[in-house]
Amino acid sequence: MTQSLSLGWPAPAKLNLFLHINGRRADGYHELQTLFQFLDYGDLLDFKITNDGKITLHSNLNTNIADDDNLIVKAAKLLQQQSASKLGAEIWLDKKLPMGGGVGGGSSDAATTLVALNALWQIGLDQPQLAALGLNLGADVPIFIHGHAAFAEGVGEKLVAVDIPEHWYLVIAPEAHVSTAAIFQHPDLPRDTAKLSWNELLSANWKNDCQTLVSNNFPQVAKALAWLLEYAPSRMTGTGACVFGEFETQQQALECLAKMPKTFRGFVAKGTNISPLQHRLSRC
Ligand SMILES: C[C@@](CO)(OP(=O)(O)O)[C@H](O)COP(=O)(O)OP(=O)(O)OC[C@H]1O[C@@H](n2ccc(N)nc2=O)[C@H](O)[C@@H]1O
Ligand SMILES: Nc1ncnc2c1ncn2[C@@H]1O[C@H](COP(=O)(O)OP(=O)(O)O)[C@@H](O)[C@H]1O
Repeated sequence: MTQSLSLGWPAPAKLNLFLHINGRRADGYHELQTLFQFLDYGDLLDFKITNDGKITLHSNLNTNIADDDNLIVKAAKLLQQQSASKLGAEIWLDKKLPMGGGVGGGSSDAATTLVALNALWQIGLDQPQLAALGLNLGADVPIFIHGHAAFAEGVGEKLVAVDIPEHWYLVIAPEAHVSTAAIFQHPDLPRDTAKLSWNELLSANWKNDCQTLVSNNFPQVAKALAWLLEYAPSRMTGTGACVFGEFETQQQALECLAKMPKTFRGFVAKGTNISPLQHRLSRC
C-alpha cells in the first residue's frame, strides 16, 4: 500500500472584528456586514494518504461528535465524491480551539481538510471551486479557504480581501454554548444597522450586533466582557461565546492574560491578514 505522511497543516481561528446585521431575508437568513481576520493560533491536522479509499479520524476531541458528523470527515468524503478519487486518508486532529465559540474551529478544520487533500490527492480544484464545495459544509468555510482577511457582505458569502492592522488579541472562551440559529431567530436581535461602504466602515464605530442579546442571556459572556473592557477595547466574535480584547503588543496582551481570573480560559494570539494555512500550502 502506498502511504505518505504530511504533517502540520494549521486550521487557524478567525475573529469577526465587527458583525453588523442589516436585515432579514424572506428565507430567514440575515444580511450582514462583517470583517474576518485570522489568528496565528488554532488546531493542527496531520494527514497520511492511503490507497484504500478509507477516511479515518484520530483526535484528542473530548466530545460525543460521531466521526461521520465531524466536519473533517464530511469534508474529506465530499472531496472524494466530487473528484471520484480512489485514495483515502488517515487524519490526526490536535484540537486547541474552543468549540461552538464563534472562532470558527469546525469550519477551519473542514477548510484545511479540503485544501490539504486537494493538494495531497492531486485533485487540482482551484480556490473558488474549493470554496463553493466548502459552503455546503458551513457558511464560514469559504473564508478559511480564501485565506485572506476579508470584508464580507450578503449572508457572509461575498468576500473582498482587505489589509487591516494586525493587532494582538486576548481571547476568552466563556463556558457557554451559544446556538447560532437560536440567536438569529431571537425576536430581540437588532437587525437594522445601516449598510455602510467599506470606507465609511473604516471610520465607524465597530460593534457586534449579537453581543447585547448574548450577554443578556449568558452571564458568563457578560462577565468576561466586563472584565476585558477594563483593560482593552473588547467585543464578542461571531454569535459568541468568545470575546476578545485588542492590544498593540504581544507583551500587553500577555500581561493581561497573566491577570486573568483563574475561572476564565483564554489565549493570546496575533491577528494575521494571510491565513497560516496559505503559508503551509505554499510549502506543500
Ligand atoms: C454569523 C457567523 C459569523 O461568522 O457566526 P459564527 O458561527 O461565526 O458564530 C457565521 O457566518 C455563521 O456561520 P455558521 O455557524 O456556519 O452558520 P450556518 O450553519 O450557515 O447557519 C446557522 C444558522 O444561523 C442563521 N444564519 C446564519 C447566517 C446568516 N447570515 N443568517 C442567518 O440567519 C440561520 O438560521 C442558520 O440556520
Ligand atoms: N472538527 C470539528 N471541530 C469543531 N466542531 C465541529 C467539528 N466537527 C463538527 N463540529 C460541530 O460544529 C459545531 C460548530 O463548531 P465551531 O466551528 O467550533 O463553532 P463556531 O463557528 O461557533 O466557532 C460544534 O458545536 C460541533 O458540534
